[in-house]
Amino acid sequence: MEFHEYPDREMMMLRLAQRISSELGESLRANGRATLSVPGGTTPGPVFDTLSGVDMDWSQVCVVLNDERWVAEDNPRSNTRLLRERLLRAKAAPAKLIPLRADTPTPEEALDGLIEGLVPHLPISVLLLGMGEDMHTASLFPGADNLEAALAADAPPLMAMRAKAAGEPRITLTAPVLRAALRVHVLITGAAKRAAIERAAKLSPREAPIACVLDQAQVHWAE
Ligand SMILES: O=C(O)[C@H](O)[C@@H](O)[C@H](O)[C@H](O)COP(=O)(O)O
Repeated sequence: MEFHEYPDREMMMLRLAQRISSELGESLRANGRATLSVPGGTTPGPVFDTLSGVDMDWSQVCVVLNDERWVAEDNPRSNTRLLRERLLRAKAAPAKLIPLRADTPTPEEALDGLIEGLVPHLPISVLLLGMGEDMHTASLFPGADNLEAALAADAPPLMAMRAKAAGEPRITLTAPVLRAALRVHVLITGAAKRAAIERAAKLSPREAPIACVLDQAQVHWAE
């Protein structure tokens, strides 16, 4: 991994948003389209705020979450809700959201339809990931029920995932889709996550799922 340390979080979020928008611009110029995948959770909001104010042809950009919690969109834990409130607004309002959620009781029932909607927009041009202190990324949690299948080279692009640490059932991009992304950034803050990612670099993806992308990742860290 390439490790970038920043003097503070504000500077990191700003620089990362600039970096992501310039990489999206490169994809738009080269292919006329771009796919951006982003995490939910508590860390990336400020990156979304800056990105949503950037001038580019957002109508040709597709946005897909790394993973979604199987809750309704009006639930505060909904990652889709976070995206709509912080990223898919202002200049970025014309971007197309590729849903990772449907109104079915379980993720399994919606999986085929969601995969069908996602596949035409792969590979991901720019992938931004978060990470938990337990070294999970997207919803690839250590010890999760489908972890091994989701790490396999022939995994479908999306899988349902259940894990104690996850709370509600999840749906997640799988390792082959993450690894096929053209550019990979990991955004983390605080001493515990720094220690965790350094530990992950020495472990297998089964023990530390973030390890599945670390060989190709730019890691962005601030205290
Ligand atoms: O829906 C999710 O939970 C995320 O996509 C997940 O993978 C997240 O990036 C990490 O859990 C870090 O979350 P925090 O930024 O809240 O620490």
